[in-house]
Amino acid sequence: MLSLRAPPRTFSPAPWRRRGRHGRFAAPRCASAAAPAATLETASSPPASLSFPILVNGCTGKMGVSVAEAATKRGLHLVPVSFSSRENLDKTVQIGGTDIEIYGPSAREDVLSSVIDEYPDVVVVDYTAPDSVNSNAELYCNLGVPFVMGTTGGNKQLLYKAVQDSNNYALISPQMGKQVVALLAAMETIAERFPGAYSGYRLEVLESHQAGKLDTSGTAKDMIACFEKLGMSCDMDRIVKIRDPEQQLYMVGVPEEHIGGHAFHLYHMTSPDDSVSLEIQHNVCGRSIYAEGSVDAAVFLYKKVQSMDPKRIYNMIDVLEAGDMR
Ligand SMILES: NC(=O)C1=CN([C@@H]2O[C@H](COP(=O)(O)OP(=O)(O)OC[C@H]3O[C@@H](n4cnc5c(N)ncnc54)[C@H](O)[C@@H]3O)[C@@H](O)[C@H]2O)C=CC1
Ligand SMILES: O=C(O)C1=N[C@H](C(=O)O)C[C@H](O)C1
Repeated sequence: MLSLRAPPRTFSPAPWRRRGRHGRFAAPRCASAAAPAATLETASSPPASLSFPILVNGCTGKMGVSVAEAATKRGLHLVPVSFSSRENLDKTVQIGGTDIEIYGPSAREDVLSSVIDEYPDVVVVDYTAPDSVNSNAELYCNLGVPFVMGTTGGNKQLLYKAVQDSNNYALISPQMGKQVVALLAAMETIAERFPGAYSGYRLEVLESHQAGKLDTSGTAKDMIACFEKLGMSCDMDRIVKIRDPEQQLYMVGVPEEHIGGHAFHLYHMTSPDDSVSLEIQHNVCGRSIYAEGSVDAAVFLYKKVQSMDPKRIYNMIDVLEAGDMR
């Protein structure tokens, strides 16, 4: 993996480093702890007009908690069950007044079957870990429970195959933030309309996330697929992953209160003769944009299941296209 101490030849100095923390193009400011984006976003959200049971898998983790909280605030019925990769955890997590019981891997099939018996119209939202994506998806597909897969990583082909083969309903997206998804959709449109328009351009990609993030940004990978259609090449191994809090603070410009939860992305393109450069950034502080988007995704999928829509696999662009962009 590339480190910032040993940047690739085309990547010196790092675009974020070049600007410095307070430079003209420093990363845009995020809401401070005193005025968290989450408060603003959830406060303006109207309650859901419909309610249904939602099981959030991964309530021991940060996204799991955020989604469960957002679902409760929207008036959905939070199923008091979640799972863990560890046995004998014997743990209960309290979210919005609900005690969520956490079960280990050996109990998950029986427990999830009982949940489906009790709540036949339940939708699962998964925020676990990259190495659990495929086994969790197989479980949901075997039991025929519709799911939103927010967890990144895993084997994408196998994930889609599992859903296709089982004819289950699923919404899969490595990016649930609708405003970021809209940017991705725009990139896909540009790539389709102008294939090869940036042939020969060099692409440098940097992404910074909280230190606990295990995999490379799934969003960056989807953006890179668009850049490749436009004629640029970027080896996934050359994505610069920044996980060091010091670098995030002083080089990337992440506000200190968001070191533990942020997603900053920078794509820098340069023409073969260095005469042209272009840049795209999307910088998110906190997790509310994903939590709100995940609840929108669950509501969207629930409606598709209830209407027995023949299409089974969706993504967040489908949610935007359905007109749910706020
Ligand atoms: N699609 C999107 O918009 C977003 C996706 N993510 C992705 O969500 C995932 C989780 O992110 P965080 O909550 O920040 O991580 P985290 O590490 O805080 O939480 C993950 C939790 O899942 C648990 N876990 C692992 N394997 C499990 C299994 N098989 N069953 C049940 N629980 C299991 C872990 O013990 C941990 O508590 C990552 O893959 C991340 O990339 C994160 C933010 C937004
Ligand atoms: O792990 C995260 O935090 C995030 N993961 C997603 C990704 O890998 O693209 C979305 C966002 O970057 C936050």
